[in-house]
Amino acid sequence: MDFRPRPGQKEVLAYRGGQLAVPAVPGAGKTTVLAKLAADLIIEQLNPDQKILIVTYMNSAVANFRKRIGDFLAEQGLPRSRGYSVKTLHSLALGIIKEKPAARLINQEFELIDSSRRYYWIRDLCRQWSAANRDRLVNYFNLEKNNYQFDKYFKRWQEDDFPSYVAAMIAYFKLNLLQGEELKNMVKYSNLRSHNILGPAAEIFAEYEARMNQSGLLDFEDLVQHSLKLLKEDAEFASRIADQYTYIFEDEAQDSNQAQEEMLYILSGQDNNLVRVGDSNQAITGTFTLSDPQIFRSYCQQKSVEVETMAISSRSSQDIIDLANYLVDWSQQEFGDRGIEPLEKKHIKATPASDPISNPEPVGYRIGSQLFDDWPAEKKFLAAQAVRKARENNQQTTAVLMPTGRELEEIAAEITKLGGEYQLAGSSSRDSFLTELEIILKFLTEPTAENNFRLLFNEIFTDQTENSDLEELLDKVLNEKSLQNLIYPLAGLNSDSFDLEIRKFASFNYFLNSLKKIQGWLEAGLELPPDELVLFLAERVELSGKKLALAQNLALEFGRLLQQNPAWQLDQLTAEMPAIRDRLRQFAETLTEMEGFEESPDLVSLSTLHKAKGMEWDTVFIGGITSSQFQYDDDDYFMGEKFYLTPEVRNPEAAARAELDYLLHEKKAVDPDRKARQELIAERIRLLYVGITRARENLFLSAHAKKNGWDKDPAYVFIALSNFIESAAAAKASLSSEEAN
Ligand SMILES: Nc1ncnc2c1ncn2[C@@H]1O[C@H](COP(=O)(O)OP(=O)(O)OP(=O)(O)O)[C@@H](O)[C@H]1O
Repeated sequence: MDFRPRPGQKEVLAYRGGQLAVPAVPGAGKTTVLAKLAADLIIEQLNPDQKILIVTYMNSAVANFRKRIGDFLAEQGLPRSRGYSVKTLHSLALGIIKEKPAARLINQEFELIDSSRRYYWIRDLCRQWSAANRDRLVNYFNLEKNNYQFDKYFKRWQEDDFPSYVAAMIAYFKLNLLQGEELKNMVKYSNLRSHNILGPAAEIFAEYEARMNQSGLLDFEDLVQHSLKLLKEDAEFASRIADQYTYIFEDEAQDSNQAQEEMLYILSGQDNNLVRVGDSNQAITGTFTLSDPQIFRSYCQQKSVEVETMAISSRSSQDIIDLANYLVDWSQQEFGDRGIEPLEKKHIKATPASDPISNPEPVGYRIGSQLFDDWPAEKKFLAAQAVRKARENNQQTTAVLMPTGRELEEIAAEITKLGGEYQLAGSSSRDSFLTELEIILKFLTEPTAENNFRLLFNEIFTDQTENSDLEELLDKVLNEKSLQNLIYPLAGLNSDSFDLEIRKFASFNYFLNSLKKIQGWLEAGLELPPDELVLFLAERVELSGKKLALAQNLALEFGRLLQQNPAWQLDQLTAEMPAIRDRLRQFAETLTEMEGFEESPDLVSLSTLHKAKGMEWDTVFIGGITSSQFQYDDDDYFMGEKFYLTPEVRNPEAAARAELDYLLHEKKAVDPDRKARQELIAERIRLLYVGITRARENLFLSAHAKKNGWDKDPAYVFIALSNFIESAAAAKASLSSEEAN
């Protein structure tokens, strides 16, 4: 690629050492410039045994980086993968654990728990806890027992909201390096009020830890915690690891969390060669992960850190840039005196005239907005316009971005009704395929674990027929028969092996057939070496095309590992799956790139605003900009708050974090709900900013007046943007009529 650095980019590329912060705007070329800098440093500065470490947030970015650095190196006639490693925090942590000889022992025994199984366990523990502590759970409840909706909401609290709250807190505890038993006792003997909300989470956390220890499992937070501990406890080890990397780069630094930052500091060692690139105005993962945009903002303000801003972007038309910049100014004005700063004062600039690539210059004013009477009218309009746009010009790409997945599904249905086609951004079959194979492999490593067996039926054999009673059947069978007898029956397997009562189930035949398939896998598992087993399974689950290519690649990876570790069995190989997954993803991305799947102009891309990050389209529709999604003041509905809980714990996570803060640091909470609300307001503005900055030429914003009880208004920010659009359009129209005269 012909890459001519722009002002801002040049200064970054001149970097040769020390601590650097690169705040950037959307489309400024963060990935491109980091990749170029890495290639330059590899060529000019590094010995063959030195390396750059690039840490990024998402798996998909790993592939992207490799490709770009590889391209830059190849242009200079160098091997594509020399001198750098690209890792996510988790693969980095895993690598560190493996480097520690004494910890290698853990490595052979531990297995990573995947997120769905983790949640399944936590829910299970919550269920047990609430069975024994129903009164405590009721205590948080704000509805009277005789309220006709009591049962409905209590069930929701017990079954869904309480477990999600506990799951989020467990991750939070771990990143704060807390231990279950210790925390539980701290809460117990503290002077927190008796109905504190921290207690239940701490108690369940202790149980969860015990259960994980018992089964030798680690979760992702453990991985991070563990590796940090290894680095901190052993300075010699830490410097040995740090010595492997001459430079450390961090991409998407606005999404960093405390643990990641700490790790980067340790790894950048004495040389302290650290480059962090990010855009705090695009920090949109805070409310459901532990990342904190303040971390990058503070880094930029440190004295020892040089700051180079990249503010030029060639992505969008000047009109779209103006709208994005207006949102920055508006939010500064609107929220400044409320102590909120959703967007930092940082304007996007178009490329200067001297740049070979200019911003798109479509004819006329190409931004519109509309308020609809209700959601059905809005979704019909969005679907029809998006389909029309996609058909109108085959070279241009079109996307509809919505705040929630549910709204997207409804738009997808409308598009289908119109005979249009769509593709869902960010979701792809290749991920689900990996999970399928992983689930089967996991089952084969430990076939007598009931969880593994159940997972097969939850994920792979799901009887989709209308009167499926498979779940009930499974419960009954597992109650009456040992799993051992079920999967290895002495007398072979046929329907006579089951009682009449079980044979009467509607799903019985389906169940029996599935069981026969499972037995076939088990037999193959005994006979075949693991790499061949993968191919065998791929054939049995009838994979083709890209999925088959992925399976073949997995088999190759297994084969490679087996060559290095000839004594390894399937269980050791499946323990490597998380690391292999990363590599397979990259392979999948390459396949996708080769097929040019992402940019399919005659399809409408559908994405949530969150998943749209990092993407761009010629035409972007953003719908559903209502007050329940983009809050402004206390009259609005705030997700995360449960109206059926007492005011003190209405936002359980915020309340618990405040209680923990008090417990650990004796900090009296100012008003945790208010703080949580402010953070949410700010993050939702940034989400809209991310959406707007995805558009190259055409942008359409919409909202509706009524969907249900919650959605009473278009969002306040929608009104502000609409007013701006209206006057900008009028100004442009009068300018062009003047020119015509
Ligand atoms: N100096 C340059 N010359 C030509 N093209 C450039 C230059 N810098 C960046 N680009 C192009 O601009 C586009 C955006 O770059 P990139 O994806 O790296 O941006 P980004 O900052 O990561 O964007 P976002 O913040 O929206 O995720 C890419 O297509 C890239 O090739």
